[in-house]
Amino acid sequence: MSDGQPPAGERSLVILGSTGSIGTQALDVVRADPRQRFRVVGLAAGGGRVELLAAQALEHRVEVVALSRATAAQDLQLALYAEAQRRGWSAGDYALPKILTGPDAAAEVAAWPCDVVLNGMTGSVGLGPTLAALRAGRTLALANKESLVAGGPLVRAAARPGQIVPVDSEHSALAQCLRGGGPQEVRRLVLTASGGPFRGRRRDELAGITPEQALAHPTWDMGPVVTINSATLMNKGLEVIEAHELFGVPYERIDVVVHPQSVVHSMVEFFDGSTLAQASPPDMRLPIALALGWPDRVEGAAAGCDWTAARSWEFLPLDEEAFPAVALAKAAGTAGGTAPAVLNAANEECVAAFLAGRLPFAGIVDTVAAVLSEHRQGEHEPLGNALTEADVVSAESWARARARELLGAAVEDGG
Ligand SMILES: NC(=O)C1=CN([C@@H]2O[C@H](COP(=O)(O)OP(=O)(O)OC[C@H]3O[C@@H](n4cnc5c(N)ncnc54)[C@H](OP(=O)(O)O)[C@@H]3O)[C@@H](O)[C@H]2O)C=CC1
Ligand SMILES: CC(=O)[C@@H](O)[C@H](O)COP(=O)(O)O
Ligand SMILES: [Mn+2]
Repeated sequence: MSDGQPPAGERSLVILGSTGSIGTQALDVVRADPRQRFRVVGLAAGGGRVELLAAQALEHRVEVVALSRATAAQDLQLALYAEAQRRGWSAGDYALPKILTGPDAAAEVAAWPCDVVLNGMTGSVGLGPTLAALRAGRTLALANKESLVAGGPLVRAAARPGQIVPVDSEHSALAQCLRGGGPQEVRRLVLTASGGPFRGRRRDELAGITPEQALAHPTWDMGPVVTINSATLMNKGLEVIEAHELFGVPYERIDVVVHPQSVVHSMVEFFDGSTLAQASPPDMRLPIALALGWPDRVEGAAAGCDWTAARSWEFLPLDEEAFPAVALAKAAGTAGGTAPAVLNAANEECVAAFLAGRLPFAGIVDTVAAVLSEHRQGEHEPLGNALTEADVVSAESWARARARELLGAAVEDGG
């Protein structure tokens, strides 16, 4: 703008996890927005993909970049110079972003002056940045479901009404359906699950599954952790807890139905028997764009359904014997306190072990169940809802250590 003022309606964004599946699609949304109203001011990533991070930083001329792995800072500096050279830029053409490093860097960027923080990090390591964004008063576009699972009561306490806008496809669908009626009219929430690549298998048919097979999601292209979670159905279990925390609906009124096409993203049944569903082809750019622009929709964010060809949508009950993760997560959510944090932390350890070839597929949920059962019976009792960040940190560290013991893995803590 010639007067130095930002254009009316412009939104400044910080994107945490910018190099991942959610982060790169968020940047696609920013690029494609016909109104060009999003301006990216900060990025955060782990440090595994510095060339991509450098390209993002210079393309969007961001003010700040955070790296959790401090040792990657020098690589990022070099990548920034290389990217500037590749673009044919000389020193006067650009300003290097400020680089923050270390385990708290993402939280620092989450509190950077901006309108919306998108948390697209993987894992409960996203809890600190989620809390930092909320406490700084930012609108939080939340893809990182693990922060709500691990620290639900903390996140709720830090958020003012409407400050969190869900990005997860099911919760975005629920939020859209809830525009059609108040929470007091809700009879139940119905989350759809694709069923993952092993839908239809019995428990005894889950032996010998390889990471490659489990990473082949039938309908979505996502990062590795959420993809494995979809295959075990733990993703749906985490999402039931996420729905409870976001919408305040009791667990006994949150259902899961298998819908292999992933076109109906979730449904709300109201107390008069009416059900509203949100449908769109599986494409995360739609819920990401809606969260960034909330409450406004971003025109053309994704393609709509094609009604010109015949097609079927199926809805099937979940096989809880083959896939016990949803029931396990509901039990952890109902227990409350640190139980959901324990469930998630143990699961993160088990998924890493499965991907490293140290645990069979069915062992993921079995081990999580074992850790959770010890947590309930032992000295690590849930603490009710009087939860502190220290409680979460301590419960998570116990759960990770216990999961590793059960896995027989001599992995150093801190991973
Ligand atoms: N992908 C999807 O379609 C969906 C994802 N979600 C949820 O969104 C979240 C992200 O998923 P997804 O994008 O698939 O995951 P990816 O694995 O693709 O990306 C994870 C991102 O987080 C970054 N990261 C990892 N650790 C840290 C850290 N300590 N500090 C800062 N950044 C870090 C990674 O950086 P680096 O590249 O350096 O490792 C990467 O940018 C998850 O909670 C997932 O459940 C929800 C719905 C759909
Ligand atoms: C795209 C998205 O929101 C994922 O969390 C998705 O839900 C995974 O699919 P399923 O867990 O239903 O297999
Ligand atoms: Mn989802």
